[in-house]
Amino acid sequence: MMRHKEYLEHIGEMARTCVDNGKIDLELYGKYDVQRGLRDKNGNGVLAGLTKVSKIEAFEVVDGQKKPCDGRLYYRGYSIQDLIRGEVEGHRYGFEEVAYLLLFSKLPSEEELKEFRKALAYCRKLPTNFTRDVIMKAPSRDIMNSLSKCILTLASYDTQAADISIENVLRQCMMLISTMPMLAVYSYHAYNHYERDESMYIHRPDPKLSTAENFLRMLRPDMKYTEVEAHVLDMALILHMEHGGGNNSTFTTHVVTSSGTDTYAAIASALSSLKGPKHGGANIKVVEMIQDLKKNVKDTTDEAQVEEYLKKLLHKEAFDKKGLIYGMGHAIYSASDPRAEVFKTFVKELSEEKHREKDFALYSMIERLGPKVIMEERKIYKGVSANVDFYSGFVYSMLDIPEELFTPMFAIARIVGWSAHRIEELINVDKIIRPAYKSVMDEAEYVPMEER
Ligand SMILES: CC(=O)SCCNC(=O)CCNC(=O)[C@H](O)C(C)(C)COP(=O)(O)OP(=O)(O)OC[C@H]1O[C@@H](n2cnc3c(N)ncnc32)[C@H](O)[C@@H]1OP(=O)(O)O
Ligand SMILES: O=C([O-])CC(=O)C(=O)O
Repeated sequence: MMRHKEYLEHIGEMARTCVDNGKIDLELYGKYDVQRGLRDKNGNGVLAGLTKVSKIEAFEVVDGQKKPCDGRLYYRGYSIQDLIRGEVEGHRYGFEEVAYLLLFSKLPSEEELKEFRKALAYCRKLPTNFTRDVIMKAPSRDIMNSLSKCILTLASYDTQAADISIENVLRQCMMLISTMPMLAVYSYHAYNHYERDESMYIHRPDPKLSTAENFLRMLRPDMKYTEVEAHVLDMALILHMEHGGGNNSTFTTHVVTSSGTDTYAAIASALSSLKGPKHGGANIKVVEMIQDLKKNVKDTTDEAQVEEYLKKLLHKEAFDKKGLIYGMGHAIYSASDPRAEVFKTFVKELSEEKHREKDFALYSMIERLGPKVIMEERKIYKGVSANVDFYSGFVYSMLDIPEELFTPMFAIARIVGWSAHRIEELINVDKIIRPAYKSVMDEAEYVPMEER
């Protein structure tokens, strides 16, 4: 029988064998014109599909030349700034209205929105004993994994789980959009109780309330929140709802949908993609990175010291040693990410209200220094700026949302985009996505065991 220490040594040795035998000469990617990461040499994504769900702009043509510009994002033709302004000026919660827009390609009338809200409230309930039998079992700090577990298990309660007619998929998507906040918050409470020994409370959602309000109501022991808090959260949800077909989790949705699989499997796959630290998981990484910076930089108001720390990040000498400054950079955006810009308009005010001005000053400094340092140290063809994940964790922390729920917050919003793209794929494509991989292996003659 192998001992544990021996087993670990064996795994270590086999891992080295994997790496040594698994390496592909980098030059071969160039030789066969393989677009690594499905991106060309200038970083532009390979064209993989068409979409009418949203549009992203990061460049404009000036005198026949493509030039980086401030980012623009449109949901079904409407700029996100206009959508946010509409909610703010109308003093209403916008998540449901924008979900309607993304799912049905038009802004709802008052009556249509009322019906849609009622439908969402109707399906905002979990199967009998689901909380006890599924959510409370094997809780984890990784709420994204708990969400996947819950969503895959919901399939066993659905007698039409595998039906991919648009009507059935829409029903499933609306149910998942509606219940995702409950799944996330209850999974957090289960973890908080069983793993951290804290008190547990399960508050039911109130059908009269918006998604943002219900989230805060279910999260907090006293179910209380201020209007400002709920509106800030609502705005954050709108900003995270959708980002084209090519982002990692939405492309995952397209790929998985194209195989004909069910909605539960498709959304669980998208969640698994989103949690990655280069994608939606970056929001928690930003907060952890700044905590690490505070521990290791003597004077966080001193630009030179902060810059030195940022360089250490890039040199893989600080924090998680991955060589990344989290919350910076984007596969598409160049001069700016419009969502980070929107965040910035209210984050200063919120930080004053919450007495977090010092933190805001540090975030602003990193936002200024980060792109400069990255540009100096990396080959960036288009410019680099703060992305949507840079301020979101800070905003959530000011709303007293626990860190474990930062990436799930993203999922609660992005599930709407995934749903719209799943439906778009089913309506329009009906062809399994199957790119090619050039084989560069050598063929080998079989060697009998006794001769190896
Ligand atoms: C919701 C979202 O998904 S938004 C993105 C959230 N992710 C993060 O904040 C993590 C940090 N950022 C990154 O890792 C990257 O900027 C990504 C993954 C978002 C985009 O990466 P790419 O598409 O490769 O960006 P781009 O083509 O501009 O990068 C050029 C080079 O700069 C590097 N770079 C880009 N951003 C960063 C960064 N924040 N820190 C360090 N290096 C960076 C890239 O790794 C790449 O290096 P390489 O050529 O050696 O591979
Ligand atoms: O588009 C991307 O690559 C990343 C993403 O999802 C976003 O920025 O919201």
